[in-house]
Amino acid sequence: MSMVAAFYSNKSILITGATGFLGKVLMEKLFRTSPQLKVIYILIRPKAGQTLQERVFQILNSKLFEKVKEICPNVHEKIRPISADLNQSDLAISKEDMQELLSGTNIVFHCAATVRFDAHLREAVQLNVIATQKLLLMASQMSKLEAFIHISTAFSNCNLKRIDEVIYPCPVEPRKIIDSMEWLDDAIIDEITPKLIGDRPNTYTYTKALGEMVIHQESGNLNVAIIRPSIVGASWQEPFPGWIDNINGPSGLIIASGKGFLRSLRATPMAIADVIPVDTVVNLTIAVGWYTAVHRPKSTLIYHSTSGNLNPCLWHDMGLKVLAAFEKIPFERAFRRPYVDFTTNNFTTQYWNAVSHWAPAIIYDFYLRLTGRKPRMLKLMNRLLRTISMLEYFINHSWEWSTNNTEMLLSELSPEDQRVILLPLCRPSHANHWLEYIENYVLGIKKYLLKEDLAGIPKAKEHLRRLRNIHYLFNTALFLIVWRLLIARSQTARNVWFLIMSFCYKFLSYFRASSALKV
Ligand SMILES: CCCCCCCCCCCCCCCCCCCC(=O)SCCNC(=O)CCNC(=O)[C@H](O)C(C)(C)COP(=O)(O)OP(=O)(O)OC[C@H]1O[C@@H](n2cnc3c(N)ncnc32)[C@H](O)[C@@H]1OP(=O)(O)O
Ligand SMILES: NC(=O)C1=CN([C@@H]2O[C@H](COP(=O)(O)OP(=O)(O)OC[C@H]3O[C@@H](n4cnc5c(N)ncnc54)[C@H](OP(=O)(O)O)[C@@H]3O)[C@@H](O)[C@H]2O)C=CC1
Repeated sequence: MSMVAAFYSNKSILITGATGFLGKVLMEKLFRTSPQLKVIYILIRPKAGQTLQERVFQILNSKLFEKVKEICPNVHEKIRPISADLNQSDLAISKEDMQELLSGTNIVFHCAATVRFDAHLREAVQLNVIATQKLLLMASQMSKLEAFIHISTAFSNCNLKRIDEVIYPCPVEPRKIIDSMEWLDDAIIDEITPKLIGDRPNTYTYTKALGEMVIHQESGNLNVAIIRPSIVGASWQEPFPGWIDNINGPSGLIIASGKGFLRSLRATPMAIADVIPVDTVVNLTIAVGWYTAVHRPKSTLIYHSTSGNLNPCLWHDMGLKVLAAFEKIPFERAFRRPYVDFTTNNFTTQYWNAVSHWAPAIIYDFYLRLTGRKPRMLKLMNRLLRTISMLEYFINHSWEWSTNNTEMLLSELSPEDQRVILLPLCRPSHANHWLEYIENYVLGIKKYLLKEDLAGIPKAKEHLRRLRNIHYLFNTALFLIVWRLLIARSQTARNVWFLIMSFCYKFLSYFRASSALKV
């Protein structure tokens, strides 16, 4: 057994955000590689009419946990759901549960956060800052705690171009922000939000930076580490390639382009697409938990989990690879053929929005009305454009992240650990890794998110061929109509038309004459 995997045997682990994208993959990998671990406590809230047990049952019965259930058949006994709401000032944990957590927990992985870019500042501060502060306080009372691992984001300091594995100070102290949230009303918070977030694009990145600062200032003697992943995408290898279950980050836009809704995107083609597979992030997280507990570094170490410095892939290349993947793995019932123009300025963006997004939506809605159905495409397009406007910042900037601590950690691992734990971290040093990754990503979206049957691929390809023919027909018809109108109204257009026709006639006559001579 690998040294890192062995470390987690008999440990009691607390995970927040275990129902989220990253948390689920973390829990799966821990169970799969360290089936001897004692228990995983998960802080979880009842949601959408489901009890805690129902939520856990749903996770364990998902495709993600299939391998785990073979390796660790009693996995359900090792998960201990704890009712909690990190939005409540006391985290809403019962006294008995709190007692159990304080006396039993060895390692904390704090993954919970609001990742919404449009979250109100109060909500984002509550979850990304105050809850972190509360968890630190709780952790300081845990008698057996060995390490507290906080998941932040590589974009917490996205206002900088080069980002090192250090904590950068915030202009306004987190404690002042936390205090002010108690007495300021929503309208005033709305007014000061742009000033507070400054040159960051949203409340998410701002509050994640505040969260790091809180860790820095309030972790006391705790053994703490921070992990900063960049754009987390589908899994590379584990538990199987292409696993994905939410539309955050690139996934939603890949769906929108594969379904033919997204046809142009304001993006900087030469900017780096710093996507990192979820299993790579999770493997680093597990290794950091081990290193922090065993080596007890003197200061809080920050680890960047990014890809751009190891094997950069540009948005332009990523776009081409996504399009190439759609050729092999098309999505069903596409609205238009997948194709995306990268635009670089306001004018072309507006132009392509009008031509490629609004016009087809209006025409389609008109067709729906004519056939007695409810129009819906324009509404959908507008929501998509709003989403794009939220994500645009990240496709139009490049960052340089240093990865010294991550490299150091790699070198500390035994060869066995590098193989077992850090397998997907082995650098995608070859561009083909991206192609393979993107193909699996698109396949994963099709299978796990869209729940489309792979047997339907030939039919989906046939549908795309039909769309291509409709596209050609439509363009030809449009050209002929415009041309006909021009000829009717303009002498110059008529002259050009006759010139072209006489050239064609001469060419055909010459062709016929020369073929007759050959005979
Ligand atoms: C040539 C081919 C090119 C192919 C494309 C290439 C890929 C380019 C991808 C570029 C992506 C860049 C992504 C950058 C991400 C930076 C990550 C920073 C890392 C982190 O630390 S945070 C984790 C990431 N967090 C997020 O991604 C959250 C973003 N989402 C939001 O904040 C909200 O969802 C949003 C966008 C404000 C919308 O909110 P709202 O309208 O209130 O409602 P919903 O959330 O319920 O969603 C409404 C509607 O939008 C659809 N949706 C949501 N998210 C996405 C998405 N990422 N992409 C596409 N569509 C999305 C959702 O399905 C809903 O649609 P309906 O039709 O059901 O209404
Ligand atoms: N995904 C990405 O691209 C990136 C993510 N990160 C970071 O990784 C971490 C995990 O992100 P990810 O898994 O993608 O996010 P998700 O949105 O998928 O998961 C968020 C988790 O937090 C939980 N949560 C939210 N609010 C509460 C609450 N009030 N009480 C209890 N739990 C709550 C959610 O629970 P519930 O199911 O009940 O909603 C869910 O389990 C975050 O810290 C994020 O900042 C960093 C970089 C990139």
